[in-house]
Amino acid sequence: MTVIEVRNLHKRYGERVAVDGVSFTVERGEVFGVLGPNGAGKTTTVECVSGLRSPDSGTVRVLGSDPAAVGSGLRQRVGMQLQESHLPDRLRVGEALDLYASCYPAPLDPRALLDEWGLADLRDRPFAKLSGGQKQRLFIALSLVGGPELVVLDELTTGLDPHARRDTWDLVERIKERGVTVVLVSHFMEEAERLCDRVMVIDGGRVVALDTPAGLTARTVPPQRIRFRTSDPFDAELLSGLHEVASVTVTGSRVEVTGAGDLLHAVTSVLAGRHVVVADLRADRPTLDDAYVALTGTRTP
Ligand SMILES: Nc1ncnc2c1ncn2[C@@H]1O[C@H](COP(=O)(O)OP(=O)(O)OP(=O)(O)O)[C@@H](O)[C@H]1O
Repeated sequence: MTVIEVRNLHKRYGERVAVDGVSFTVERGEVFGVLGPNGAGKTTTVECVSGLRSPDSGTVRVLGSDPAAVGSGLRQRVGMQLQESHLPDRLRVGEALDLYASCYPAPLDPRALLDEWGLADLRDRPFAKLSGGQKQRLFIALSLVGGPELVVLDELTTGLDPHARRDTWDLVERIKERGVTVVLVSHFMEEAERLCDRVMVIDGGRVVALDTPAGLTARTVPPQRIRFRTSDPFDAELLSGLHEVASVTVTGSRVEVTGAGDLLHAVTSVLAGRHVVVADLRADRPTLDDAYVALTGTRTP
């Protein structure tokens, strides 16, 4: 079942075009990544999906309704964690969950959520005294308290240290296990590669790619690359006949092989069989980060 359907979305702020004809669909249970450089239009797109902004043109349907329409009932069915979310400094963790729960007709049990998201020990701690990772944990719990079918997480792990970021990824995986559809706006390719079923890359307000992380990597970036050195002159024909190999370049003692499939195994088997002694063997497998750089010309943090 399609949870989000966006067709030809346009949004400008004065003269500035933020979103310029974006279309995509998200299916139930997916973790859908929205990636792109600063100012690409990611937040504007998810704000239109969440009903926080109205598009200038195009159609947005979320769970079959127009999120910008008054009385769509989507507020109960969509959870949001906004970029740079904040709560009053003195509001305690338990109070925040109770407060949010009171806004929904059939909320989840705040106590159960505190336990489930590892917040029970922090129940009486004021918001200002939480670490970055604890705050994000709280925001995730708050986005789930209404029992949503869809959650939108905008730059959930920006500003977290690598350890807290990985903890937060586990939380997102647990949201997915509950069958909740997730839209994840991210700057981190490693995060998208690990969590997302599909990713959409936006640049300059337009979709430049939409695929699985593996599909995007496979069709966007150069094939795998293996590099090594040999002390004896190297005969490129030793490897060029292998069906995994696309090219062999010999420059002095340096050899570079590109290709696909199980390239490393194929190459090292031939080298071992021919008793070729190599040094400094390195294999570079393309990542989503490489694909992102190829698509947008920018590097991620
Ligand atoms: N309220 C606003 N008023 C004017 N311009 C805006 C407003 N919000 C966003 N913009 C502009 O619209 C463009 C898209 O912004 P948006 O926040 O959607 O991008 P983003 O991809 O989420 O960026 P970031 O990764 O930096 O959060 C940018 O050029 C931004 O400066």
